Amino acid sequence: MWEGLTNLFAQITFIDIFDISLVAFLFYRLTLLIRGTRAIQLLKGLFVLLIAMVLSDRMQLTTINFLLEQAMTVGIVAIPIVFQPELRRALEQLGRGKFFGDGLFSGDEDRTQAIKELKKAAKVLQTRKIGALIVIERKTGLSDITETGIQINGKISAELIINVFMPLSPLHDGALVLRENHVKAAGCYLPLTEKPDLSKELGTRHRAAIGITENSDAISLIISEETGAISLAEGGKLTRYLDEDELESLLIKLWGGHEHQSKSFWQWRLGN
Ligand SMILES: Nc1ncnc2c1ncn2[C@@H]1O[C@H](COP(=O)(O)OP(=O)(O)OP(=O)(O)O)[C@@H](O)[C@H]1O
Repeated sequence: MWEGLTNLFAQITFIDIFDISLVAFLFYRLTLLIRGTRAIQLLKGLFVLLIAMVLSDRMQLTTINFLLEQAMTVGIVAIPIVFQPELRRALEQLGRGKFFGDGLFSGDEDRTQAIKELKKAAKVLQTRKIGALIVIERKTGLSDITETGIQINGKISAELIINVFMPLSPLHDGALVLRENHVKAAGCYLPLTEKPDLSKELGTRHRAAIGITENSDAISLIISEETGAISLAEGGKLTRYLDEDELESLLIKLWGGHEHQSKSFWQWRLGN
């Protein structure tokens, strides 16, 4: 047996290692795209079906095995339909060259600017006590969520955010979703948390904000209509009563960017 294994390893070439690493990386990026979306439930369902199929085959349960095989075929046909948002997103990212990662020169400055705009918007919304709910997408794709709202695809600016949440704006109800440094969609519907121990003061806006962070790695920012309080949710936990500077620091920590506009290493090296 040892001899067989040694022979097998001796046959592995650099190309094979490269091939396997590439496939592993592609799977990893695909997992990031579908993590936290409804598509993951379909995959789990297919996995359970597969196990049941193998077991029924081993136990020679012919009829149940036949039925499971038919169900599996339907499940496989359903894959491109259910995964349609993720597939579209993967192709979009491929087209923009972002599927393979953010790269060395990714927009750190853009992120810093986006955080400044969010801070400015939060301050104005707080002062005027205008309720707002903003979700920041990170690694988990939120296409399921953005498709429940109105697509915007605009650059992040305080003016745009404030405008969306103005009480008479047709988009003020629901959540605004940010993807990378863009306002992706407004008026989106989020899943509500089912936590029983939340404070009674927290209504559906805060419940929705927490809910999305339980279902994905997104961050959500809430401005209370009643009190003007700024809160931030991440991983199902809510941090309340933030001031604008605390909000900026937390966003930098969780989303990227930097506090002071200093030259990055690459700008310094390239001398601009
Ligand atoms: N599932 C949801 N997805 C997105 N937005 C939601 C959802 N549920 C409620 N909202 C938003 O929350 C608003 C209602 O907020 P509500 O007053 O119930 O919450 P709250 O947590 O008490 O917030 P506030 O302190 O601002 O009053 C709705 O008008 C809507 O804009």
